[in-house]
Amino acid sequence: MAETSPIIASGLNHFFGTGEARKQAIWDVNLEIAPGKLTVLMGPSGSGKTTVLTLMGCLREVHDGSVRLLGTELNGATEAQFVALRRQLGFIFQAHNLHESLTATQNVLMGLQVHGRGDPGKQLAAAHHMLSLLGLADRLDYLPGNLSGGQKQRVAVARALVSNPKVIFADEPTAALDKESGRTVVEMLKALGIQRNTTTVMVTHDNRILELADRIITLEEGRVVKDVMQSSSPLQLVEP
Ligand SMILES: Nc1ncnc2c1ncn2[C@@H]1O[C@H](COP(=O)(O)OP(=O)(O)OP(=O)(O)O)[C@@H](O)[C@H]1O
Repeated sequence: MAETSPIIASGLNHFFGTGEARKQAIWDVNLEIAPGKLTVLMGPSGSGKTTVLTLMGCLREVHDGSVRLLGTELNGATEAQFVALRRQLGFIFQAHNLHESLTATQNVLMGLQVHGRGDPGKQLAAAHHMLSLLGLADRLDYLPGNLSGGQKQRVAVARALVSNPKVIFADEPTAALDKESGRTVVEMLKALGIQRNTTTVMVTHDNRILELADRIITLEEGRVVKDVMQSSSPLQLVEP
């Protein structure tokens, strides 16, 4: 049997504002996202990329149409269902949102502790392992203030990935990074798809990393106007 899609949006519409100010931002979006793949949402500013991402990622309520995320319908889901779902998700944003008073390791541990599971020794080992995979083995005890922009973003990525989420939602994760750091981050996401079947949906304007995407969906004025599958590019896999 074919593996179920982790995300299925059907007849998805979204409106902002009320009364005369009510404006439709998303129009009849129908998307089925494949497991273990890196899917990119592109399009001009204001085309609805972030709105679609946040609707799929339980960060915005679905009112009109359907999103099934990991088998749960989001339109009308209960708070308990959202809590259970969010435990299986990872988020990466353009602004890294690290705690400035915590070290790199402590920031990554936050990604595990919000899930409230695991023994402390194993959690510490997992945090160190994830930071090492992202090339930060010699920065474990640094405060964010002493890290470069690229290093901070990699700490944020480690924090999102350390809990081994099933789906990762990333909004412009490479926007503030130089080419090499941006590529490292996206290669890591792609490697996770191959190694752990993690599904990533990523909004980006960054043409430098598009070749790594398995699929590129283009939005314009709230509608899907282009949807292209790409054959896998060669990737230097990071050791798990
Ligand atoms: N909170 C909001 N209130 C009212 N309108 C909004 C809100 N958020 C987004 N919009 C509108 O919805 C449309 C889609 O916005 P969205 O942020 O999803 O686009 P985007 O493609 O992610 O843009 P960008 O690349 O600039 O981030 C735009 O017309 C925007 O002005």
